Amino acid sequence: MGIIFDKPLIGVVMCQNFIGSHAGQTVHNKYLDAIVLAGGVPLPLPHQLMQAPHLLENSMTVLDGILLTGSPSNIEPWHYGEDGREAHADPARDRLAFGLITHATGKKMPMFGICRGLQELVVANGGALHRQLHMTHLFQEHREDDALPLEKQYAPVHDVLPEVDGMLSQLLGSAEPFAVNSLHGQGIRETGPLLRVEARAPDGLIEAVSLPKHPFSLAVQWHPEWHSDRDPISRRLFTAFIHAAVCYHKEKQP
Ligand SMILES: N[C@@H](CCC(=O)NCCCC(=O)O)C(=O)O
Repeated sequence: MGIIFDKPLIGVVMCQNFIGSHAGQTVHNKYLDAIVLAGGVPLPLPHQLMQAPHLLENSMTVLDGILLTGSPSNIEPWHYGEDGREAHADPARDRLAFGLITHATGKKMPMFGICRGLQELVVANGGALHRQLHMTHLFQEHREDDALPLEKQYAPVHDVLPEVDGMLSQLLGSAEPFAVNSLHGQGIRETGPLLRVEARAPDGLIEAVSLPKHPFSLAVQWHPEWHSDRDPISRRLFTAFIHAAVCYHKEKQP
């Protein structure tokens, strides 16, 4: 197959949405811009890839990495053994995200999860979520105030404390705490048997995990794509992700 990009091709999960009265799928520019800035080529992936056998598997042969984006929708709770429904669900996104995680894990394809993407990686690996963090009375407020302007919604509001000798602290060259934004109502309750905790908030909530024995499979609860051009830590996360995708691309070539 001819090389159509001299840069790694990164599959980006989209969200079910309405565009006017029409059902559609969307992804924020901030995710696409962060991939381009770090040297990758973003390819938004439609939920329809799950509608035919092997469509996803065949499509992944041209990808070099997967970005699991954030979303205001919540994973359907039956995926982690709970009853009930979510008022804002996106079942087709769930199906695609879990399909991508399964294939990328088997292929050791780089994955980077953000917010809902962290929750998807955890649930895909047998973990579970707190469905309403604020109702547990165990944690500080992690939701944004959506009445505020975006600059304030995505402003840093708490520190995260990287685990010493973890993948994140090694990637950053430091285990010193750093400030992050926070725009989520759900959170990690259990990581499942395989994932490694990479960082926690001061209240103990897990804020980052990684999949061991995988070249790059990192997921964070905050939003490093927000102003990734001006935040050094965000730049380093995306640069490491794209570097891992370049290595994957080279290794998969015949
Ligand atoms: N719905 C989940 C995940 C929250 C999340 O991803 N928020 C970001 C949405 C907008 C964006 O992509 O920037 C939860 O509430 O925990």
